Amino acid sequence: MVSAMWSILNPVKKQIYLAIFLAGLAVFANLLVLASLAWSVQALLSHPEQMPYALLSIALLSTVCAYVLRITAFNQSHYASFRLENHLRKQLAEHLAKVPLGYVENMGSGSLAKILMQDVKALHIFVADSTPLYARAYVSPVLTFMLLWWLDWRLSLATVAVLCLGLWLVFNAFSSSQALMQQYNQASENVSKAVVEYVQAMPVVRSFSTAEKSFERYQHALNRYKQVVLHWYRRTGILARLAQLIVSPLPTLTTLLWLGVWLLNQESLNLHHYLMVLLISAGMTESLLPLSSLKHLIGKTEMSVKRIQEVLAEPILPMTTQPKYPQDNSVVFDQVDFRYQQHSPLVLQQVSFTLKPNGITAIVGASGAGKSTVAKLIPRFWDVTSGSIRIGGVDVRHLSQETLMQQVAFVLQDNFLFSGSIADNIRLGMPNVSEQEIMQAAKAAQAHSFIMQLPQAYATPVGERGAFLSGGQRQRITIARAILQNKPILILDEATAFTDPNNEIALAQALSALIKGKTVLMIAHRLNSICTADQILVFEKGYLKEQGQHQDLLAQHGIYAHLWQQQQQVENWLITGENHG
Ligand SMILES: Nc1ncnc2c1ncn2[C@@H]1O[C@H](COP(=O)(O)OP(=O)(O)OP(=O)(O)O)[C@@H](O)[C@H]1O
Repeated sequence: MVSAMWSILNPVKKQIYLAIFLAGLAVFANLLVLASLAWSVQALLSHPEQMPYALLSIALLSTVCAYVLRITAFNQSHYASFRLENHLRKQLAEHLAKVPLGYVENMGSGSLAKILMQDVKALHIFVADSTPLYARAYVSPVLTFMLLWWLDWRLSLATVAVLCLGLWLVFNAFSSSQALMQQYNQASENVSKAVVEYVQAMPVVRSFSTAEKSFERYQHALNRYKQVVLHWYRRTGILARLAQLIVSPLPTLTTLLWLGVWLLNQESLNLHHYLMVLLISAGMTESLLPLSSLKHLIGKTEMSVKRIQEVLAEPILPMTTQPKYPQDNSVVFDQVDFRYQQHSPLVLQQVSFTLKPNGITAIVGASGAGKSTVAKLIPRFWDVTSGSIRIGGVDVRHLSQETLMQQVAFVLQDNFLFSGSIADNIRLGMPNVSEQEIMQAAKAAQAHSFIMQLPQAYATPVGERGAFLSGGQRQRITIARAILQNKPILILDEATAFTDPNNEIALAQALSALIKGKTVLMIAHRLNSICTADQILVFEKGYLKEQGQHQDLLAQHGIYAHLWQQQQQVENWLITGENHG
């Protein structure tokens, strides 16, 4: 996993190495401060009448150097982390623009936003903070050991022995906590998910008075988090505290004091060297501390790296290098089979039909029959498993993405409005259209009059998901957008519920302005609204079972006739409140 982490850091690797190198030099300069101070003490002891100016100057100069090097290393690691953050966000955004739209839809905007923001931020923090730690954790012990060895090999070995004990404890404390660390990360992620769900679902949850249930899930996630953290502390607490004690200078100094005095008594140790060893070795064990911070930082970053790499590993939608252009706005499904995942069952089987240019086709069927899947295959949310879909005689896989997007417009039930003004939302993707054209489209979409009643008319800002507009108003704004875009093939998802008849009439008028002269595929939920369609496709369990106009299909007494009968009954119940069964 650590190698996966380094591979994601590749674009800023050189700068990271530079930061580590500079931080390493800073460690060296620090050591030089200690060494020159130790020499100064030695010089003073041998010649108390003479101030060791040269040595003190070296100490002072090294202090300044260490400071400057540390700051420069810090700057480099921070520049690298900002560059990496930008690079990764750009790379992720570019990749997401190339993967199938269905993948983006499946992942959900919340999860993707989290990866783009929080996970990339986690890497930023890792790069900014870990580079100086790497240098301190690895360079400092080695250099200190070399200096100590040069002064007195026996005392240096004693220091290393204490250091090894500390290391062993630190690694034990953390290796036993690897699994716990994963549990911890999972639990903390569940808490974030539960919080988001709790907040997002608040309007629904409250109105159905199930707030307590949703809160319970949040509470449950929090309890689990608490459990994991407590368990972790209990399991690793004693070891970690012991490790902390051992890597403090006290045990090293005690060992050296005892050993040094013994060696002095044996007259096999020079007092001056002994003083220098005492001064320098105190810092040796402390240099271990960054190791534990480093391990913790790596553990925290690994999950973010995994999520980022999963997104980047998603295969892109293959694009043709020799794009063709459609001859007309017909759509043909030719023996289409489709499954969502490689080994999942087929959700569409041997589906063949034609949407004639400028005709209206309705697609009906029970929930899960495959209606939305058919609609989403046209603009290549996914590619067919076998068979083909042709627009104007050309396989959609042979159209450039731009041409495909120019051909097909989607008007869905849940219409997303971007933050910006109403006018911005209507002109989306077409910066050059005039105010006049925007207004004309809004008029045709029956949106002009309610827009004019808003505080700043067309300049009124729209909330994050257009929260202050009603569902019907939002839908009419997206219809105005679609009218302005004037794409030849339209896919409409009929709204399932309307409470306001005025809105329904307005919407019907808006839709008829939109669909004029276009090839329309309408996912219909209420059969009453499609009696006049040129063609009705009836789906059942992924198969196209019936096909024709309303009257013909009724005459067949098949699935459509049955659905029709059922809906008539439901409407009767709604009106009379009785079941005529
Ligand atoms: N993104 C997806 N990943 C995996 N399976 C999916 C996905 N979307 C739909 N399915 C499955 O494909 C089948 C067809 O679903 P589809 O949404 O096309 O039906 P539908 O007729 O539009 O239903 P509804 O009227 O309820 O929207 C269902 O079994 C569904 O579970």
